[in-house]
Amino acid sequence: MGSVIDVALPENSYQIAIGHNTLDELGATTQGLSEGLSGGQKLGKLGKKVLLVSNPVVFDHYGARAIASLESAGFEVFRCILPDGEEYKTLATIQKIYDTALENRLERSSTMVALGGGVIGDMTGFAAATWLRGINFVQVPTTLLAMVDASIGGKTGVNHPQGKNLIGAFYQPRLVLIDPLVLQTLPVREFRAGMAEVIKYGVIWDAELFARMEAVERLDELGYLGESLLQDILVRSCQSKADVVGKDEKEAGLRAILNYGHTIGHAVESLTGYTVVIHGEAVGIGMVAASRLAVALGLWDELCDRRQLALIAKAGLPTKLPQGLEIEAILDSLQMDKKVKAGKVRFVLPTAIGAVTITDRVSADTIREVLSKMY
Ligand SMILES: NC(=O)c1ccc[n+]([C@@H]2O[C@H](COP(=O)([O-])OP(=O)(O)OC[C@H]3O[C@@H](n4cnc5c(N)ncnc54)[C@H](O)[C@@H]3O)[C@@H](O)[C@H]2O)c1
Ligand SMILES: O=C(O)C(=O)C[C@@H](O)[C@H](O)[C@H](O)COP(=O)(O)O
Ligand SMILES: [Zn+2]
Repeated sequence: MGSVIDVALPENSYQIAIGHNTLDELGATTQGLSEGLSGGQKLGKLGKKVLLVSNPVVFDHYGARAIASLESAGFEVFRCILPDGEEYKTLATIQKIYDTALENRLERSSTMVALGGGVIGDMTGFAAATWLRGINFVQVPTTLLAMVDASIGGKTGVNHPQGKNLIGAFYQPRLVLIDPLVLQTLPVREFRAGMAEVIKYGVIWDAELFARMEAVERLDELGYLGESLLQDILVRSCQSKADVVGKDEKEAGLRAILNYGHTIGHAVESLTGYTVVIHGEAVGIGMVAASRLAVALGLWDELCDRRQLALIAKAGLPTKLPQGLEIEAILDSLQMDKKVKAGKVRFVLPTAIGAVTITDRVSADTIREVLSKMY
């Protein structure tokens, strides 16, 4: 398995390299950024210092290999191990990265490497964007969700207690290095969460990927996928994200489609304290809600709604709202969504498998009606 996908941007283009054991090539590939062209620009020589940011779980599995690879390519490696969990995706945790950067005198030419899932990637990216006003940044995603989505496209940042990802910056990595073999240690719940974002691409952009997933019997464990479907899922999802981000890097318009399922999803995630429902699960629930809103508005039909629901359920994801979560609280929380424009909540709603539209014409009563049937 080996593929390279270009993320072509006006400035700061980069590549996503997917392949077995690429983790052991982290040092050489990062070093290669100094020598070769990156996005049509010569980066100049990368400094020797690398700050590897991870969490205890991922570091125990893969930290030694990442460090060995970086050191054998001549880098001097420092580490910053952050606590594990979405509840630590905060400014207070970012401070620990800054402290380690200061302690080890990271310079403008230094590099931060994120080794972990989307939580580590989003925080490391934000620290890299802001330390000395921006240093080099490499993504080594270790969850399915981070491989297909979070590591690509440059959305970095942290949560505010009142809302998801409210603090952040667009800051692109120089490289995304994906080693699918690390998925073998990923807990099954996290694998399923990643499948939610994969299904998202099928609905918003890639009808062929949707059909490919419909055609298999099981999608709820890595072991059922097989080499060829996993390869398709990784490559097609990364390509979809690269296509969309390449057309609209900073979400002036089109990129908002990547937020499909996230409007209700983010509300569910933040109202349950970022721990009860994990991001991918919340996106799955949010896609079910968005689909029902689309049916209510006559944008797509019941059959499409059932096909999407079947795929989400086949991936072992929840399709109902958590008991006890109040609809009025969800409605309030929607006001925090970053897509709100002139006070109006905008939804990404499906119109066909592979196509969506963005609309602010969803009334609070329609939302109430749809959500009331999701317990
Ligand atoms: N920037 C973006 O474009 C973007 C896109 C999607 C999601 N996100 C963000 O990503 C976050 C969710 O990321 P996530 O789903 O990767 O969760 P996560 O980063 O919390 O990782 C999930 C869990 O898996 C563990 N883990 C990671 N890799 C492992 C491995 N290979 N083996 C064993 N355990 C492993 C982690 O320690 C953690 O406990 C959310 O904060 C979400 O907002 C960002
Ligand atoms: O990359 C994007 O753009 C996305 O919307 C991808 C989402 O999967 C991701 O969860 C993102 O962080 C949500 O963005 P936000 O701007 O709503 O915080
Ligand atoms: Zn997401």
